[in-house]
Amino acid sequence: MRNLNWRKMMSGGPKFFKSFHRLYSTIFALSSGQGKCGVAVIRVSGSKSVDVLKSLTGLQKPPPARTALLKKLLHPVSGHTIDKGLILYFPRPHSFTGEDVVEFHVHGGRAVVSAMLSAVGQIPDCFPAQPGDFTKRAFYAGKMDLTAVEGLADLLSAETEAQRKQALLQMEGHLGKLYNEWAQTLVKCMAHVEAYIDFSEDDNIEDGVLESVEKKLKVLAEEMKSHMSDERRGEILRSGVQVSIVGEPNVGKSSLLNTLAQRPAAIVTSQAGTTRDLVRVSMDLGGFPVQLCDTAGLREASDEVEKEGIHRAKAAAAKADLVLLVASAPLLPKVPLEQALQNYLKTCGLSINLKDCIVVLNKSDLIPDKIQELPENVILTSCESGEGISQLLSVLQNRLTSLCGDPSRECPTITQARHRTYLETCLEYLHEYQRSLEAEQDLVIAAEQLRQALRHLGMLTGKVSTEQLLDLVFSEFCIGK
Ligand SMILES: Nc1nc2c(ncn2[C@@H]2O[C@H](COP(=O)(O)OP(=O)(O)OP(=O)(O)O)[C@@H](O)[C@H]2O)c(=O)[nH]1
Ligand SMILES: [K+]
Ligand SMILES: [Mg+2]
Repeated sequence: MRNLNWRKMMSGGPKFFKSFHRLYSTIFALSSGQGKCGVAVIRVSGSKSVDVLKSLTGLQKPPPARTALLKKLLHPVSGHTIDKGLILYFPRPHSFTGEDVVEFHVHGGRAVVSAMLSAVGQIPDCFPAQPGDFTKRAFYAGKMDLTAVEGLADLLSAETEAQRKQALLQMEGHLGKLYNEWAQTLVKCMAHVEAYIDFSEDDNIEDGVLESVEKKLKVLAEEMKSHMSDERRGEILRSGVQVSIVGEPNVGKSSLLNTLAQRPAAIVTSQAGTTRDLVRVSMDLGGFPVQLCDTAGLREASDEVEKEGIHRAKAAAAKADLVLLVASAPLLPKVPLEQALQNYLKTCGLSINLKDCIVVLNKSDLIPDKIQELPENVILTSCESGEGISQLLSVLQNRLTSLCGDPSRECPTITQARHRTYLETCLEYLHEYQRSLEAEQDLVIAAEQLRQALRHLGMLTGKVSTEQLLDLVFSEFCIGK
């Protein structure tokens, strides 16, 4: 049985029939990338897939499952050969979408691909797929939960190694599994509470039911809290670490951006106030995605354009996951370093914590005596000679590792604000349940809080409907034993 949310679809009116039709028609699309390439994959999913296969190959019956065959591919109307290519048949339910799926691997020229798409379109009830259609079918067929779908989307757009790893874990269902386990715990707790409501008066239920539920919910809430106290690591990794380069004019911020990006992305001149707009460069630093942002030099400006630049620079510093605070080593006053840097922050008009920054003392080539014994987050560099740049990169890499974390099967990370929102709401309802009990409110009302908590947990995976799970548990639940 398909796991369809009928109620939701029905409430959609005419839209429902459109989506119903779309859901049950056979869809096809070019599944590999657009443009000229070696091999293009055209995928067909739905009940007419085998018809498509027969029409294009002249085969009388479908080929063996999941076995590649080299065949001439013919246009069903003209009978002309379009190309010679591999055909693959994935009978339902063992396919990506859970439906009959057919794949054609053909030469990746534009004309071949468009002739193939037009040929498949000739078969009755076959329609071009809309974006995400194949995955939507996989979801409705129960092949993947919502978090796995998100993981797949992230995997397709992952640009660095760490992003790929995180997305793959999520696509494999490790985050969904965690949320499902929590949902199961919650369902069991609910079943106990409901049973208590229904049967406690008959004295037909064991003692301490509510106390044991309370204990389980406490453990659950603790697990959820620790999952959520993650400093947004997964979200930062998913969207890229925002690193802002800030400091006074002419200290070498743009030079540093160019050195790290290994290209002249920003204009560098000896004139103070060269940079006005934010200059952004995306890069991969040791597998971590980084958005470097160069900013206008911070000073009291009278020029209107520069003022706006400085405003944006400060906003970029406040929003950043990490700030590279750049100062000129030769201009640093001869006072204890900590004090000099605190004063520097003040002159720049920045209200950020020094500990959270990486401090870059640039133009080291211009000071005769090297500063000794710098703290771990302060690095002496020269964009001129390259001194200290590799050390800066390694400190940066360490910071990125702690900002992005290292997701694993055992500890899958929250990767989207959506996850956090539903988890927070779920936790609130759990607390609300506890408060209701303490206030000695009606247990029926308290139980409603648990139901809401479960509903929000279910929205994370899009899979569990409260009623479904309750039925399942109740059917096994033995009352009064
Ligand atoms: N000697 C020396 N000069 C440097 C170094 N880094 C940058 N410069 C020079 O310092 C001047 C200013 O460099 P920029 O990179 O434009 O400085 P900035 O901080 O971006 O300046 P604004 O955009 O005006 O705020 C340029 O002439 C650079 O060539 C360095 O490490 N050593
Ligand atoms: K400059
Ligand atoms: Mg600049």
